[in-house]
Amino acid sequence: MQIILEHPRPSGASVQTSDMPLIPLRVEGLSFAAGGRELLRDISFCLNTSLPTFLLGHNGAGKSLLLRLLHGLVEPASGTISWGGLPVSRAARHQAMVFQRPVMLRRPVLDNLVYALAMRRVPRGQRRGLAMAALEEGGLAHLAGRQARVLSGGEQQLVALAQARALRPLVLFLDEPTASLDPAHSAAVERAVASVVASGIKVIMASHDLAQARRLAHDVLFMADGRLVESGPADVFLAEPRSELGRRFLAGDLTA
Ligand SMILES: Nc1ncnc2c1ncn2[C@@H]1O[C@H](COP(=O)(O)OP(=O)(O)OP(=O)(O)O)[C@@H](O)[C@H]1O
Repeated sequence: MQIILEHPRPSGASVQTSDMPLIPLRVEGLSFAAGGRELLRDISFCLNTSLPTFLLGHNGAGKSLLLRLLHGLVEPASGTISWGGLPVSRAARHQAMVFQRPVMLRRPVLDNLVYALAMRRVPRGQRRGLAMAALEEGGLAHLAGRQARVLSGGEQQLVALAQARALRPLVLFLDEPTASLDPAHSAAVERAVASVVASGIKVIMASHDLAQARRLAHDVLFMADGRLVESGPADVFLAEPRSELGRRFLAGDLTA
């Protein structure tokens, strides 16, 4: 099944698709298996805009796996991924990912960001300046000297976002970044995501939070049981899904 997502951007959006070398993202016939189970099955779609895409679906639908495949953290059993004509191996250096539970090193926050920049081979002399700028941009300068591992979950998630942003990615993958946060920290992370979006970075975010999708998503890939069930503009899916599974998901049916 080939699904093309191509629809007008919301008015006021400043992002130009043509400015984005990794767009369109074309995925064809993607499958992934582990432990003798086929966990993702024959997924095909094309994303043509640099506005935010949400992967929606229940726990275990395959959202995290798809993000990992798109970022090259795991290899598909079959199928192809093309980022504006580039293979994942070349696109990944222009991407960053924030995991559901951020991975922090046992060192101060600023040094975590410096380390991430070093891993991307940013010249040594630029690392601290870029790291500090990213913390300031995220309103987190006051955390620079704090031990990263003792921060709260919400603070760590904001630091992880700032760290990802410091890498100046063209694409940012977010894996349920607000899943275990209280409302105040969820709102802070959402503001940070909105700011990332406004800066022109393509966000691809896994979530099962419909309210969040309504606020942030431009388009939606809805998954169930390792398959892409339907896709399209977020406002259309969230108002009137085409599939029965989509309708049940929106209605809060946990078996969907
Ligand atoms: N490396 C792996 N080996 C075996 N099974 C895996 C592996 N990674 C994921 N799975 C399984 O694949 C299925 C999809 O997992 P995935 O984490 O992608 O779901 P998800 O939609 O992101 O769910 P959640 O919302 O709970 O994070 C699950 O049944 C999971 O247990």
